This record gives sequence, C-alpha cells and structure tokens, in this order.
Amino acid sequence: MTLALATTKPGGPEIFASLQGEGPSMGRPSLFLRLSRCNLACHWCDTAYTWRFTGDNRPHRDGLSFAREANQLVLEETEVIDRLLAFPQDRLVVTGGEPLLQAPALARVLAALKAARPTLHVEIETNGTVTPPPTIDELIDQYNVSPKLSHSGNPADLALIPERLAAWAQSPRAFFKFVVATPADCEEVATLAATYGIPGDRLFVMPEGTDSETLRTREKWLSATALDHGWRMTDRLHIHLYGDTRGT
Ligand SMILES: C[S@@+](CC[C@H](N)C(=O)[O-])C[C@H]1O[C@@H](n2cnc3c(N)ncnc32)[C@H](O)[C@@H]1O
Ligand SMILES: Nc1nc2[nH]cc(C(=O)O)c2c(=O)[nH]1
Ligand code: SF4
Ligand SMILES: [Mg+2]
Repeated sequence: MTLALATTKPGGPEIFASLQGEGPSMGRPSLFLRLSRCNLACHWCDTAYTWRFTGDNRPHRDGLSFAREANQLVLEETEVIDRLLAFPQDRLVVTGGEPLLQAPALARVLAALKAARPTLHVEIETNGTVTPPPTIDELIDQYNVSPKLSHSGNPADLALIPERLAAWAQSPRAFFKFVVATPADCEEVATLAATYGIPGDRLFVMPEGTDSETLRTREKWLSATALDHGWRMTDRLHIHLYGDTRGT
C-alpha cells in the first residue's frame, strides 16, 4: 500500500526537519511530510508543484489535481514510516498539497508511527474542505486549518464548506490560519469568524507572500488589524530563514 509524496528538487521524497514556520507551533523543531495532490487551486499557492500540470491552473479531473510525474513520488507506506522514524523529532507536521485526500493511507502511517513513538505530536496542515475520517481523526493532535478566501481564486462553493467550517470552529484541536493579502481579505475573515463563531484565540491571520519584504510590508498593517479584532497573527518564519525553497 502506498502514499503519494511531493519531491524535493533533486527528486527525493519531501520529508525534512525544520522549525515549524507558521501558526500556533511556530518555532518548534518539527519533522515535515509533504504529500502530493490537491482539491483546490490557489492562485498564489507556494507548493503548486504538488498538484499543477504545466500551464494548467484550474482544478480538474472532478476537482482533484495531480502533480506532474516528476514532482510526485509514490512510496510504500512502510518506507515512509521507516524514513520518518529515522528522524529524532517528536513533532510531525503533515502537509501538501491537501494531505487529507490520502486519509486512509495516512491513517495507517500515523498509527504505525504513534505505536513506535507514543509521544509523537501530529499536526495536519489542511485547507479545511475535507472531513477527516474517524480512523485518522483519533491520531491527529492539532489541525492547522487554512480556509481559502476569494483572493485565492477558488470558487467559494469548493473552498468554503459550511458544515466543515462549523465543525472546525467547535473543535479545540483546530486552529484557523487565514492567508490575507489586503485589508479587504480581513473583512472576509471577520465575516467568517462571526458566522461560525471562531474564537480569536484559535484564529490566526498570516500575510500572503513568499519573500521577506512582502511579508514584512503586509505585517505592518495586518498587526494593527489583528489587534483591533482580537485575532492572532503569524509570520512565516521559514521564508525569512530559508526563502521559498523546497524541503525547508
Ligand atoms: C501549501 S498549504 C498545504 C496545506 C493545505 N493544502 C492548505 O492550504 O492549508 C500550507 C500552508 O501554506 C499556505 N500558503 C500557501 N501559499 C502561500 C502564500 N503564497 N503565502 C502565504 N501562505 C501560503 C496555505 O494557506 C497553508 O496554510
Ligand atoms: N518550516 C516550514 N514550516 C511550515 N509550516 C507549514 C508549512 C507548509 O508548507 O505547510 C511549512 C513549510 O513548508 N516549512
Ligand atoms: S489548498 Fe493548499 S496546497 Fe492546495 S492550492 Fe491552496 S495552498 Fe496550495
Ligand atoms: Mg509552505
């Protein structure tokens, strides 16, 4: 049984150790597993190589995009488990693409990892559109949920699933992380927060950007907006440290 992973530039599986760069665990030493494929197609996605065919910027094949072969590596689950257990970190961040699209295989991998290392803390980076099946939900300690606003270019009926947003808002394990580029994006965040009752303590705003200058410029006004609304703000530490580089 297999799992489809993203690849680093030399073509290896995208499994790496780094500081968690975003959200509530920012700065924590972590192990990253990046899976391939997505069900959305954000204009500004910094990992479009996990899902985009050359020249194609739309969801397709019934809403599920696949990476070009060169950017995807299909590994046996046992190999993924072995590679992850070779690292010492006690915190795993699973991301993508959209990692919950491979929930059954991922659940088997996480179950084996937690059996071998019971103290492992598992975070999932998700766009929030997919309901985690119970088999995987019981293995996930923290969800970093990043619902996509209109500037992402996704149709709202694909990106914002009301039942899902309501469920994440109720879950103490779910932290929202909204990517914003303009003050108008923050108006959308405020509307979603009010509609679904998202507590400020579990709501992060994060500047859109893949270079330090853009992030810093946007954080100037975004920090004031966060303060006004009682939201949290997160930087993108990995961009400052390593740039927009695969496997960091
Ligand atoms: C690449 S996504 C993978 C996980 C999942 N598909 C999602 O969107 O949450 C990981 C995180 O990066 C964020 N992200 C992607 N491109 C970005 C950009 N250009 N600027 C800021 N954040 C970005 C996403 O919103 C998400 O929080
Ligand atoms: N260091 C680091 N932190 C991250 N937090 C979320 C990431 C992601 O791409 O999902 C990410 C990433 O790619 N690198
Ligand atoms: S949902 Fe996540 S992986 Fe998919 S296109 Fe958007 S940012 Fe990229
Ligand atoms: Mg990233």
